[in-house]
Amino acid sequence: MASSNTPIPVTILSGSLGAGKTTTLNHVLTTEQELNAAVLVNDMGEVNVDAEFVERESELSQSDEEIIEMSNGCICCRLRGDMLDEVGRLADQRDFDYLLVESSGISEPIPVAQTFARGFEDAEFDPTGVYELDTMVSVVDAHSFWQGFDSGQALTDDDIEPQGNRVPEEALMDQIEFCDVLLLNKCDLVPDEELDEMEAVLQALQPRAKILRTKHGAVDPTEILATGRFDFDEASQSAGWKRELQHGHHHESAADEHGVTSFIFDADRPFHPERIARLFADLPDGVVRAKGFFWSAGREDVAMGLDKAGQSVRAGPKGTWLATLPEAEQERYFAARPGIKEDWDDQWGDRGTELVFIGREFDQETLTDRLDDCVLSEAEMDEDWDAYPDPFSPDDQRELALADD
Ligand SMILES: Nc1nc2c(ncn2[C@@H]2O[C@H](COP(=O)(O)OP(=O)(O)OP(=O)(O)O)[C@@H](O)[C@H]2O)c(=O)[nH]1
Repeated sequence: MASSNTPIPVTILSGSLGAGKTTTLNHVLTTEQELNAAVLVNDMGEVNVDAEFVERESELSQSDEEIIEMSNGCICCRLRGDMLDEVGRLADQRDFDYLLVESSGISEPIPVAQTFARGFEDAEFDPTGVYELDTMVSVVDAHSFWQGFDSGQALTDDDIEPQGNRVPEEALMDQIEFCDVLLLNKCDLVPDEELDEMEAVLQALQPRAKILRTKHGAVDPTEILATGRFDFDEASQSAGWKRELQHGHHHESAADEHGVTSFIFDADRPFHPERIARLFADLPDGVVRAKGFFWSAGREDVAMGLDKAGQSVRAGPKGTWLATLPEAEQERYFAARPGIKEDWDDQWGDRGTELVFIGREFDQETLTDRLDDCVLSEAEMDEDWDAYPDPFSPDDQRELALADD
């Protein structure tokens, strides 16, 4: 039993629709080993645990089941309202050694993680001290892996509110990029060589995650409970594209032999807005992820951002060039990160392009050449950039490409 002053390790399980979250939870709930885990689910009806594992089924009326006790010590409870209040109540009422939360339907993994890691100001219950976020797990469906990056639901301009609605690819990317353990599930349905390739892509997207292949969610509970793998800052910085930007080079990995590519394109000169918009809308299908900043000629006031997750491509104003800040503020950035000053251009400051591309089976050289062609030529550097038609939105990142059905 957890003593009152040892925080209970929390595992957050996320994954896209039908990936196998419930199957995985059921597996943990009915594992042979004695396990004092509390499993918090959104929909009790989904957890079709076999009667033989349910200890006190008779005490539960069908309509009012809130907590089911399993014969191996696990309890399964339904999330009724606010997650924090619920886990607070649970900790008051029960003794358990691990908490496993299915995050679907509650919120996306990052806000859930934030809630556990840092508490929530307005909530009655403060989880810090009682709970400790321990492991972020994402269940990925191997069978529909590639479709996962191609929902065909990229948004049209008209659909976009400021900040935009998120498309499934973006949610999937969050789950992959912000996790400690990736369960590549439904491995029974996919040949090994293909699994190797998926693993290589996952590793490129999230180099820090431990990847496990599972069939019907059959994971050893010790791989996802009390692993000690979570670290908020590391998790926030560990996405493949962030690492690539920070370190600017390849990490030793199995990526290459499976046709997985990850590279940075950088340029000191701006892109021609129309040419680069056209290219962004027509990136090779194999590019699973692209992200970073770029300089679009005529938009010297703002750093443009590119964010491609699967078929969804957003581009537009995103950040601030240091060059547009008052000098005193610039100095503070220079002091914090001396590297900035080294790359400073006398005329243009930090304006420039740094984009990461991650994917498989696309030709890096061809893409690099195409990107180079979008950069202003020597002659164009002297033109009036404000005269160029600008296809990007004036004030936010917009969807650029639609999946061609
Ligand atoms: N062949 C195969 N089927 C699986 C596997 N894991 C889960 N399934 C099936 O896939 C379907 C979806 O599984 P769930 O566990 O309900 O998936 P989920 O992620 O909880 O789904 P939602 O809650 O709807 O998002 C079910 O019919 C499972 O039986 C697996 O490893 N192999």
